[in-house]
Amino acid sequence: MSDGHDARRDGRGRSGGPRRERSAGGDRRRGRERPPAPNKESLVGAEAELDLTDIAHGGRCVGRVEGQVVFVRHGIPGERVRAVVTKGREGDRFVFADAVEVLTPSEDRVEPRCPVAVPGGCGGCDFQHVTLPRQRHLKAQVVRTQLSRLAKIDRDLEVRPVPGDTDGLRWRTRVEFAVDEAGRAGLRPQRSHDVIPLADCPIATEGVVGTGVLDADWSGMRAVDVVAPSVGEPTLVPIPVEDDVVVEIDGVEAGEQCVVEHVDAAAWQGDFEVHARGFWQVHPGAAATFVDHVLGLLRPEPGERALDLYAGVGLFARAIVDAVGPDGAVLAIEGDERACVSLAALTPDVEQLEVRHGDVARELAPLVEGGDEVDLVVLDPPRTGAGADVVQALAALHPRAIAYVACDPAALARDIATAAGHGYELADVVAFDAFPMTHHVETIALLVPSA
Ligand SMILES: C[S@@+](CC[C@H](N)C(=O)[O-])C[C@H]1O[C@@H](n2cnc3c(N)ncnc32)[C@H](O)[C@@H]1O
Repeated sequence: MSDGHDARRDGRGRSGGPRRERSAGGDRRRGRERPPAPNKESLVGAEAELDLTDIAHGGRCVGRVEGQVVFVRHGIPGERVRAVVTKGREGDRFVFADAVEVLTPSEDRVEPRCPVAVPGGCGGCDFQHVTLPRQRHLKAQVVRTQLSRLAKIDRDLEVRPVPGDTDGLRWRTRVEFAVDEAGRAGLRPQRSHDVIPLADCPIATEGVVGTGVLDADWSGMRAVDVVAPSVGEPTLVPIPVEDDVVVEIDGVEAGEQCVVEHVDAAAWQGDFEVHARGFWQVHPGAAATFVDHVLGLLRPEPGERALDLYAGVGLFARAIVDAVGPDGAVLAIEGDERACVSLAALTPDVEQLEVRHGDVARELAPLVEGGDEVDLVVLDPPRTGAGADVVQALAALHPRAIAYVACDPAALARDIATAAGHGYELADVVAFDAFPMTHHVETIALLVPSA
């Protein structure tokens, strides 16, 4: 049995309480709903042995005990595990659990690389016990299942590595470390407020770890962000425990620093100024890969009109501006004012680019009311997805192509289903492993008017 598994047993021992037999679901009768049970007994700490049959949205494996669905962390489909319930009550349709002992290990199981000696490491790298090819296989399965369940689309798809990523380690250019009471930087285990001090974070780039952040004394801080951009020195952003304390780094108030990120895509090359706490892809190869993929899907033509929605500092807008040329027009809409200021400052002489600070749904409304039309759209919303109002508004603008960049496959599938109701269909979908060792996946879809 591996050290990781031993650690899991330790973890259970600390939090588990006395062993109880589960009876959840046992009194549920086929075809008859149980009346609501306000005093349902908590199952937290209960143990069961179960077979993991599938992978679900969020990276948990699916198993069943007496008809009750159990979403299990730290497993691999095909394994039999002993699991301890972490959330759920008797009679709930499903409960959540952690695998604490692997009874029949998958051949795709590997020793986790994270030095945090708790199940699954710090709580972020929830796939690190799985080989990299199987991680990608599981992510593809999740995207396929969400498309099938929520958008009624059955489609094969692959999860591609981000070019240059060979082992899924040393890729994360932005990390927020928590700080413990002794002022040491570390990370929190899942569902815990404890901070485990770290000597290394194996997914962080050399630039992040090389700042010495893990050796420094951060007394008085509750967290410290490290940003290791592609250009220049890494930046540290200490976050004080007390809100009214101001920390200065090299004469600049911490949190107000900016970094420069270079994009070396085939379609476009240049620099962006990004606020240290603003949005930028955390995998160093992701930005260029996504620009090339999105432009390859949209194939902008000179003179076309495009929207870049949830534009950030304009990763896609900037490349599309050059592709549509002086007779084209690009409108970038973004809710973070500082990102808008950065994009506007980057492009003072580019007349065909308009940067609008605001909420996407609100900014689209006048375009729809005015009967505007556009040719191309890039849609790159946060995890919650674009939502029905935005998708409906987009359809009313009649673009010939929408490239949807999604960090949540369920939100993507829901928005694709909405788009189908407004005359748009899925023409292409590919996913990228921009977050190795975690269950997260970036999916890029092309929507076009239905045939
Ligand atoms: C996933 S990031 C994409 C950024 C950019 N496309 C890129 O690739 O660098 C999502 C962006 O949406 C912005 N955002 C979130 N909700 C928004 C809203 N309702 N309206 C406008 N922008 C929003 C965030 O500030 C963030 O910059």
